Amino acid sequence: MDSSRSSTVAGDSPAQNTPALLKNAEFNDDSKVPFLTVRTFLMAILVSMGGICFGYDTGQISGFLQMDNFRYQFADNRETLELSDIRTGLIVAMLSIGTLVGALIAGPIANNRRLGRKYSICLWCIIFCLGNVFQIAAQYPYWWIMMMGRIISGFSIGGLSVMVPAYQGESAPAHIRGAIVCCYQLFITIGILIAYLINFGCVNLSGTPQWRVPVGISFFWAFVLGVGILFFPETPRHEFRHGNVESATHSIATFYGVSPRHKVVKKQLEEMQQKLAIELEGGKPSLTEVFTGPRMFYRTILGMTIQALQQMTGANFFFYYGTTIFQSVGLNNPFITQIILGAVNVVTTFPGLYMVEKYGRRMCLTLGAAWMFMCYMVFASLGYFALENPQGNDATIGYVMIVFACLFIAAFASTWGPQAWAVTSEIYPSRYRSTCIALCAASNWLFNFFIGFATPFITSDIGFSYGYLFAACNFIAVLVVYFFLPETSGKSLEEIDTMFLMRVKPWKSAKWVVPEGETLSSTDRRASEAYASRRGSRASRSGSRANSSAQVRSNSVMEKHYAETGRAGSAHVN
Ligand SMILES: OC[C@H]1O[C@](O)(CO)[C@@H](O)[C@@H]1O
Repeated sequence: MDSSRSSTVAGDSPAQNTPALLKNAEFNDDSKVPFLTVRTFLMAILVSMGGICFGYDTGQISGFLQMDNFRYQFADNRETLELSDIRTGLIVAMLSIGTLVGALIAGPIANNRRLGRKYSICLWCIIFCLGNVFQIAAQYPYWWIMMMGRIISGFSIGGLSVMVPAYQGESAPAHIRGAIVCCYQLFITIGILIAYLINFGCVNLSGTPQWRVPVGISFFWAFVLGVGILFFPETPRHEFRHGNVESATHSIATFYGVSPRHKVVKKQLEEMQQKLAIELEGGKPSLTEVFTGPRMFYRTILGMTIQALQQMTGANFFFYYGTTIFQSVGLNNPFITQIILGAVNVVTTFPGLYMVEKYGRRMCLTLGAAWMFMCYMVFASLGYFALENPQGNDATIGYVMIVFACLFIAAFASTWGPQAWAVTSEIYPSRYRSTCIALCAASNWLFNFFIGFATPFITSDIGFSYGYLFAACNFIAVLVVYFFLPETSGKSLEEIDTMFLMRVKPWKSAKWVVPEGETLSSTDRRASEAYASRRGSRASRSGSRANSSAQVRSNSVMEKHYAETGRAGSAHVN
């Protein structure tokens, strides 16, 4: 189980331990830091199971609608197996509404001292299983129980879409953080593909098992994640913020694969301490601060925009409506179509895990969006000028369009698909991280819903020229990344925060390092004093603070915090 929690700390309270923990003499191990340990690899895989829950549930439903027994149970008319549009819509789309709500409440829940990131993941897994119970129990005439089940599963998928990147982003070693968070998307794509394959296998089953088998199988993902996470520590950032310095130390050491007295552990602890000291001076965080805090408006809007654009790239257009395109070249089996698209999606996500660290987020996201822009321009033009034109050579054009659809998916899967999740887990300070990731995930879900809902209406209206809309969004995505998103690869979460506070130009950010002779505290303090004086009312307060020594101030604030959390009975590591 979680060894860090059971370790003992010499001394009475974390307040007394903090300074000692950070003394030079104690961190004398400077052996080589492993690139990736088995434990961290397992964490990446296990926590990403949240992605399987997501992908599996979204992939499942389109297959269900083709299954006779599913239609028989939930049809408006049992003779003709007809499901009305409204009933279909409610069963399919309610998952997205659930996810939106789940994502929004996940942030505040994860900030709870006891639940934290780790136990809230368990909680969301339990809710996922509950949703499955409803889905399996539903039968004629209670179609709405199926809908309820999907809403409840949706809560959980939304909650996990916040907690997975939050847990991975806060725990992973800085040099492979991007790749680890990208595993989440990899598992979403694997989940979609598994769902397609299982549906394909179950469609010919007779009787009620037809759709209950796929739902039953999904208990397994949630069970593995919910139980498996108990064997991993809480994230270092969550522990540290709640005064559990010793647990934070062990958590960093575990994920870096080094001893708790390693220099890299010290660097992380120091950075967390410097950040926390400054944060605590600001008092208790309030919800509005995700927009009003230092550089927070910029960052919150940026993260939400990145996630909205991830959907507006138009990837789901192919996943939801790919079948229709493939039919134009005679591939009429929708299950096969989905399996082809799903497989391209999975396979091409792998290079993304490598590229995100090798070339950095900015390069991948800009080139990825440019590539998708090009694919959509070709795709929409062929569809609009050739396919919708009666003289067009449908078969050849159809094949070329499929090639471009696959090239598009390859670009999405290796760049925007996974990396949108990575960057939104990195650009926020600890104080607001889970709440901001929640807003970003909610933005993803909202646009996901919007595309799923609006696409059939718009395509029937303007046909393939709809593709130009996605092309335009991809063009906007290039500009947003180039002008607004700083490079986060290789930097600690604390350095990334400082980089934002210092208003480093995004296009110059790849080379940015903390200025020589400065620490994160000193740069942050300069930045926050500048911020305060811009905001007028706080100017005099920060002005007078500026006279005293930053270090003394930081220590006393920290000790007060640890004394308080200690008194609350929580900060002791026992
Ligand atoms: O990041 C999640 C998004 O990626 C996809 O799974 C495609 O790979 C979409 O269906 C989903 O909206």
